[in-house]
Amino acid sequence: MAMTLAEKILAKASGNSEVSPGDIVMAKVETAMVHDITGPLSVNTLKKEGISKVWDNEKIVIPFDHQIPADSINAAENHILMRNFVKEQNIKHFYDIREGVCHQVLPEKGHIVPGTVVVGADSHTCTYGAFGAFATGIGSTDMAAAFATGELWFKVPETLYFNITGELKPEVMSKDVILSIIGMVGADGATYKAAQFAGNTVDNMTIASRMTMSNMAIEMGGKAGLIAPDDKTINYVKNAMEANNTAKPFELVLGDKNAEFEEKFEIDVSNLEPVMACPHNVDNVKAVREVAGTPIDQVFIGSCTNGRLEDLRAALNVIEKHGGISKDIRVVVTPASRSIMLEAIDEGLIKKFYQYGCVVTNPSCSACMGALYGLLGPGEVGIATSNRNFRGREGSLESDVYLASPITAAACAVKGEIVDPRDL
Ligand SMILES: CC(C)[C@H](C(=O)O)[C@@H](O)C(=O)O
Ligand code: SF4
Repeated sequence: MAMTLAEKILAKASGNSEVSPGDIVMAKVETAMVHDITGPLSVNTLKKEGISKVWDNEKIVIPFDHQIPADSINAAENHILMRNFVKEQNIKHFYDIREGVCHQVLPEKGHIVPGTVVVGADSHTCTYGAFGAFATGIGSTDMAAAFATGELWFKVPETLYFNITGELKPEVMSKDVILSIIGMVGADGATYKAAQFAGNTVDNMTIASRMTMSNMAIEMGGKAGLIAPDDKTINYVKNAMEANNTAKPFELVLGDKNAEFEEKFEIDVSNLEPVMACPHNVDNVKAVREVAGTPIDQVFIGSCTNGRLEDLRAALNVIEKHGGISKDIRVVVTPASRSIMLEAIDEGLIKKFYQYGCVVTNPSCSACMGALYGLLGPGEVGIATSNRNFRGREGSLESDVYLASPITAAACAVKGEIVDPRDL
């Protein structure tokens, strides 16, 4: 029987020659990630169950990213607990406060192996689907089971296939593509399903742009957001592995040509306009022009969705072209990782952001979830390049968050209100 990419990976990881949607399989985990917020519960669960040794100290990856440097005594305590666990279990891949957002750090450090199962105690673990891995977010207690055994059960999901074709307009980014898809299928349109993104638009995307797509699969309920690996994927993964001494052989897994999908969507993006997810739901997607003129207080450029080098370059380009940012608002810029920060410094981007009056922060989750800094107060409106905009996501329950691409966010920063980048 022909199988989809998700089915093939789960078949391989569970030692079955064939699996079908709805099957329950026990799959081997290649990489398991917890961070500073979700790690403590996994560790405490493991201890409560009396498990003294993890299944593999080289396959567990622990980055700190949500509350770094520690922003409260509670965060500091979590950090201490996790650092002790790392020492006790001799966890090989631990990234303390210096490295940045988990979903950027894991691929960069060569921990994502195409064709394997990756679990993370974080809902945006689906980001690694951009590398052809079956990657999914799980709860901290499930993670304790994975830590103990290296295996976890999965229900094989149906696949929704998005065939995306056409050339994007210059002001339109992969963020606009994924937001418009979420607007189309709804925030629960892919619940417990694997989304697969394909077509010449995706083929032509950089790895960074593909990561933005896969990152947001969970925002339509997706269990995974897969993109079949190609030469770009192989190059990225090999370079990352070599640079970080994490090299291991891997086999490429591709879906079968005649595999059956639950639904196939044909999406032509050649006329796609810049869009935004408006308060307070990620599927409340509108053309930017429909909400133009809305006053704003803050723009946040960063996160695991859009904090990569191409995002910073695109945003700065808009700001430079139009002579700077509005003096009436705040702009927070957060490179997603230390290595992106270093490249941005070398390229002169950071200096320019500062010269224009933006606040550049350390690589972290930053303002994304209203937990670290950059919170919005009551009545304030924020534009964010991140992935969630439910009530209170970025601070006060009485604040509004609009999600946009880095180009659109930068245009809004220039004007001090919502504006389509083409109308600046
Ligand atoms: C803190 C963590 C559990 C959470 C998640 O799982 O997604 C966070 O990263 C988020 O984006 O809301
Ligand atoms: S950047 Fe935001 S979405 Fe990504 S892991 Fe951090 S809090 Fe979650």
